[in-house]
Amino acid sequence: MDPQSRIQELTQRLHYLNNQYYQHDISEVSDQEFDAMLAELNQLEKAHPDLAPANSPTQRVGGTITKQFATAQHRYPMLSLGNTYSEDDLREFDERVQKGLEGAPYSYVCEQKFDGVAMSLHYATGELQQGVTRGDGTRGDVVTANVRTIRTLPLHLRAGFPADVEVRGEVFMPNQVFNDLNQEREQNGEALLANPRNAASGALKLQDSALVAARRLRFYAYSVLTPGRHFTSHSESLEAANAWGLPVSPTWRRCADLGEVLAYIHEWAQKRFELPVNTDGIVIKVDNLRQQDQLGLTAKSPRWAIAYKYPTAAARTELLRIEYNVGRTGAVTPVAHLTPVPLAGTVVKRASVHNANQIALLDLRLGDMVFVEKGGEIIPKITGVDFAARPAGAEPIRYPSECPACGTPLVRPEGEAHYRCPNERGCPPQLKARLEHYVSRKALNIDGLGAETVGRFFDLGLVKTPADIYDLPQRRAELIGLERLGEKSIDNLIAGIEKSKTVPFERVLFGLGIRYVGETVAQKLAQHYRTMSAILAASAKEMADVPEVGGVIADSMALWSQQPENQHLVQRLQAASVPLEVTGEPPKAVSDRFAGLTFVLSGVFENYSREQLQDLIQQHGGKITSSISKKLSYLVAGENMGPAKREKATMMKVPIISENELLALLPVD
Ligand SMILES: NC(=O)c1ccc[n+]([C@@H]2O[C@H](COP(=O)([O-])OP(=O)(O)OC[C@H]3O[C@@H](n4cnc5c(N)ncnc54)[C@H](O)[C@@H]3O)[C@@H](O)[C@H]2O)c1
Ligand SMILES: [Zn+2]
Repeated sequence: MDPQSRIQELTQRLHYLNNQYYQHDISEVSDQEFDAMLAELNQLEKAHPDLAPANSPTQRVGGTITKQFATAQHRYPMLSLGNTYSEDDLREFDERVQKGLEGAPYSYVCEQKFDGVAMSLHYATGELQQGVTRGDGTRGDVVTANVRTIRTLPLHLRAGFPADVEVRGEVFMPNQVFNDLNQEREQNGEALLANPRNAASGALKLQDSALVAARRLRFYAYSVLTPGRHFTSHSESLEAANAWGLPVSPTWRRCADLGEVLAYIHEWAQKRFELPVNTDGIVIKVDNLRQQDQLGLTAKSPRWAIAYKYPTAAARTELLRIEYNVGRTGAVTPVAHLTPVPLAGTVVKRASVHNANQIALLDLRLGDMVFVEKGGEIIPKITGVDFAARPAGAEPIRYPSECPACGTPLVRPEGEAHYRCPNERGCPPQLKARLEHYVSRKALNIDGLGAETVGRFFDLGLVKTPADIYDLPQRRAELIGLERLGEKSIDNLIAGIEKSKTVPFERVLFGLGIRYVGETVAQKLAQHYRTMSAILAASAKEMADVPEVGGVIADSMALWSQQPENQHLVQRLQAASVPLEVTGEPPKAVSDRFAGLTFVLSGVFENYSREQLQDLIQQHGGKITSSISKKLSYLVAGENMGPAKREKATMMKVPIISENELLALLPVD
């Protein structure tokens, strides 16, 4: 291919991948492949400067703003980092630095390259004022409310800080949180998040900061910017940030020369997997700030820093067998069992293959030598087969057509990746997982009755549904006879069952393990309907209009309500005095000004949060829904409302009003 066409091709492809990555949190290719294409384009452009397009991906920061938030201009541009996968390139970098500094002595700071989302925080007189994403490097999204939910982030700095300071760092989702979240999503039948970076980025884009808080994001500061000269070196500023109470990862180190930099890189190649956060390399920065200025910036990245990226950790091993696990909602997930192989600091024995499509796509066969990779995800995955090493006559893997646990024919609903076992009432792993979910921390959290014990009771035939748990106190004598359970632990368990009858209704609803009814949805449904009987009586159509609920969840909830055995379960829970309604007074009606009117709220509001406006409307007798239809009374538009919504409302002749116009409709008291 001639250079011109290749440049065009690469440019188009990289623009597209950038857009997927930054706008939609999707990586269609690995970072390594992306970086290789970018490096190729860079070289072609250097060889043919006349062919380089003005807005080439080699010349700009890849991100963009999202149009869902207000935006702000960065005081100092937020750039990308030059990156490399080779130590030779680091030597060249070091030579460039040496040349640029004209022989003056210099040293480096090495830091972990945290794999999250870059964030700029502005503190004025020590108070957190604003959080802005990197965006296109010049302007970013203002996500202050979301950033405030990060609990380790100080809202006020401790003494000694300059009056005006910008702190930069990485917002990330700890690996443990990511794993928990995905486990929960898997059980609820929701789509899994690809990796912690995408999860953090997606969380920051949420409009409801209560939902962001549930994602338990964290922050590490790695740079401090002040007008005027406050520090002489980068390392000094990291120490100061730490002293002001900002979280700074203690992993950074001063390195006197390239030799020490390389030693740091080698040292962390394995150790990095023990950190609570994903990293994808090491950032090397010239320590002295005056020298940083002297070296300066290119349009895209500073000349005084570079990122060394570790190659993706991969290993080759034998595929022994595939086990099919049945989850709480009946979803069947294949897990590959492998000949144990060391990979990135741990010994890998199992890998995920996601679903049946993936098995076919990879053309997996038993006995194959397969490649496993540990990338951004925590559980390694099979990425390919060494076809040359395939044993003769290896049989393709046949995905089971029947449930491995109960023999019921599996079904695959259209558009879903997983097969599922439809035998909700009788499939043992499903029943057991539902019990485990019911007693779990975020649901009933029954003291003395953990997942293990309830699983054992299930195996012994003592309990089958959550309602059976409440019969346990009457079977005290029988339980005391059980191995490993003394009189004391049984009495604890009975006390725990009694005590759990004080949890709020929403946790019981969540505990029932209804597909798609996660913590937040349970909360919204409970708030809206207030009693279990009202939820059982609600139609799918009606529930779909409850904010945050929507069609898929409403259908699933309604389907559950229709099953006689579920109605029976609710009756038994009721008889056992399990909380099935919201306690306390319903929010007091202030007026009936909005009686009979329906509202959709969209965008970001100036004076009130969306939740506050919703409460306000409800207090005056109005109803909130989520979909725009001809019957809608008002669309209340905030800043940055999506253009599609406006268009739809205009087409359906729904009046569009602002926050202030809404407030003006209220009676003056
Ligand atoms: N797979 C894909 O489809 C795809 C698409 C686009 C981009 N990418 C990846 O993203 C990279 C480009 O992203 P980028 O422009 O954000 O650059 P980058 O992620 O390579 O480097 C810059 C970023 O590093 C982060 N960082 C983490 N720790 C840091 C520290 N200690 N000090 C300073 N910064 C630190 C900051 O967020 C900063 O914005 C590409 O090189 C590629 O690997 C992948
Ligand atoms: Zn089954």
